[in-house]
Amino acid sequence: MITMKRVRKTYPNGVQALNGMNIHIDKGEFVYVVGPSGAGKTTFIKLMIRELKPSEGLIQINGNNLGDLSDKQIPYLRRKIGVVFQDFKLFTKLSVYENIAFALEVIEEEPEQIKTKVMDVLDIVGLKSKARFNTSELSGGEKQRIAIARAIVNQPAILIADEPTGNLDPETAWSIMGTLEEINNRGTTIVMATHNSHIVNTLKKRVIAIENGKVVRDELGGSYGYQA
Ligand SMILES: Nc1ncnc2c1ncn2[C@@H]1O[C@H](COP(=O)(O)OP(=O)(O)OP(=O)(O)O)[C@@H](O)[C@H]1O
Repeated sequence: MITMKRVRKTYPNGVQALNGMNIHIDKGEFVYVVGPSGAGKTTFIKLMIRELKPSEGLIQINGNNLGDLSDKQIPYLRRKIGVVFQDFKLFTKLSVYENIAFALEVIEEEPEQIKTKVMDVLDIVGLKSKARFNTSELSGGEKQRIAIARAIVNQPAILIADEPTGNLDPETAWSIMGTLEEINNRGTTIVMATHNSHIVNTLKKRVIAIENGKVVRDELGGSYGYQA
């Protein structure tokens, strides 16, 4: 499903963020990506969603080599991969409903399908009653649920989450984990970069640790392994 072979990424300023990454993640897995600040986690994520191109190496998503993708094909890749970020990245002037509908409008979904799909994902994240609210009227946890709903509305095979609980209090962070587990149980592969040692050590999953742009540990049911 996700394969990286000998991937290197050097930024224009000469920083080598990834330094020979090899990784394979299968369909349906839930994987934590951990590592010290500056280890290369966000760079790894940006390469998977083709926000960045590798300097060297092979990246395959669902058998497609990202290196062969033209810029025009990127929206099709983004249908297979949903992304959520620590800071939610919602459109603050739009309602909850409009934020999610937007992800369908850009791929020219049939208008009558949009309402059904938006309400279905709002149901999954437990926020159907807030469809007409403005995003500024939501709590942090609710904002993250809406960001997750938007990321999964195209039914992507993979959901990538970069520090999804980073801005949330512990209780809210746990409820977001419940939502992510439910999405994973429906068959979506989840890759989550995190600094949350408590979550990683309690809700055991495969743990991939990155240091200096390389995988240094890859364990099923692994622990966080760094000072919190
Ligand atoms: N746009 C950029 N230009 C130059 N260097 C960058 C850029 N983005 C990241 N870096 C550098 O690349 C390295 C990896 O950064 P990255 O953001 O991938 O780490 P990270 O593991 O996600 O860190 P954190 O846990 O602090 O978010 C760091 O040395 C960082 O300073």
